[in-house]
Amino acid sequence: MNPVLEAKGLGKRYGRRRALTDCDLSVPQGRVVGLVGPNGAGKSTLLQLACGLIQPTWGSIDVLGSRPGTSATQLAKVGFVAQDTPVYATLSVADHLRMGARLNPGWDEQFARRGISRSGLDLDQKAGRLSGGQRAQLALTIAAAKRPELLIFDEPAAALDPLARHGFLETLMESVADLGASAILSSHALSDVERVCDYLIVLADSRVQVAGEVTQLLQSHHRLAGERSRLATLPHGLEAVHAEHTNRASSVIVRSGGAPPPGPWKIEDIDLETLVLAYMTRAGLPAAHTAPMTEEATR
Ligand SMILES: Nc1ncnc2c1ncn2[C@@H]1O[C@H](COP(=O)(O)OP(=O)(O)OP(=O)(O)O)[C@@H](O)[C@H]1O
Repeated sequence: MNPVLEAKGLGKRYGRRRALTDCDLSVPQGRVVGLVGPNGAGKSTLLQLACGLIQPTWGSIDVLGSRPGTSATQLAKVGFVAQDTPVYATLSVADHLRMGARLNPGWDEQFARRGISRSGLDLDQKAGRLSGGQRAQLALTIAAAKRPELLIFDEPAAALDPLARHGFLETLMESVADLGASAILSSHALSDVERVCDYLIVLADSRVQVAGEVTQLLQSHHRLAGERSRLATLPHGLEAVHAEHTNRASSVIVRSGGAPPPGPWKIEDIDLETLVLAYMTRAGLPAAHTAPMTEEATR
């Protein structure tokens, strides 16, 4: 089975600004992927490249086995909900469904009607009068009713209150399960990512910092806590992702092949938020702080 998204040496430049650099990814199908990273990391750029809305400056990207946006068949396989969940303000909810049916050969009217009634939307309501949460539900329903193999969301729940956000994510998961589709969503809300995603990509400073199955990432990352002098040099096979020190104590997030070896330190599991923050912080530090810990790095 083709990866849902495969990038090789992918890069994008806007004028002199690099938005994405040396991006290598191979995301398997059937995953709900959380794409996280600080403002300006390149998340929207990656998602727009995946939809074929923009073209790479360097390298290549394939989505479901072919170049994004290059044919009607390829376009029909991908549903995209952009950052501001755009809808047509003067058209009613029913008008949106009619337009969806006319524009998409694979349109599933029953699926669309089910989505609208599940979200409690009124077919006669003008989209311009919908709340942010209702607008997001409408945009999701339209993207999903074309029965794509991949749904892409750019910060879909960013403007929603916690209740609307909860409802939106529930609908998103139900839609993905109904369709048997894959999904990629960018988000700043790590709790949302933790709730719905089983695959993680951390982008920072225009580069992929880490990517993989969430369970595997959590199994291969730990916190070592102990005396600073004892943690100054790590055994072979442990990579320090991020370290914090007081005068005498150190706390180091490490990556390893499996469980870290026992030593003069306490070994703790970490959660998704700790993992993401460790990689985001590392990306923001000069090289001397990001290298595997050495005597020099901790001096
Ligand atoms: N059309 C554009 N023209 C020029 N620069 C752009 C354009 N789009 C994005 N950029 C720049 O590319 C970089 C990456 O932007 P991008 O929108 O992909 O980041 P992001 O991770 O989605 O950010 P946010 O979380 O704030 O939405 C930023 O420095 C941004 O200013």
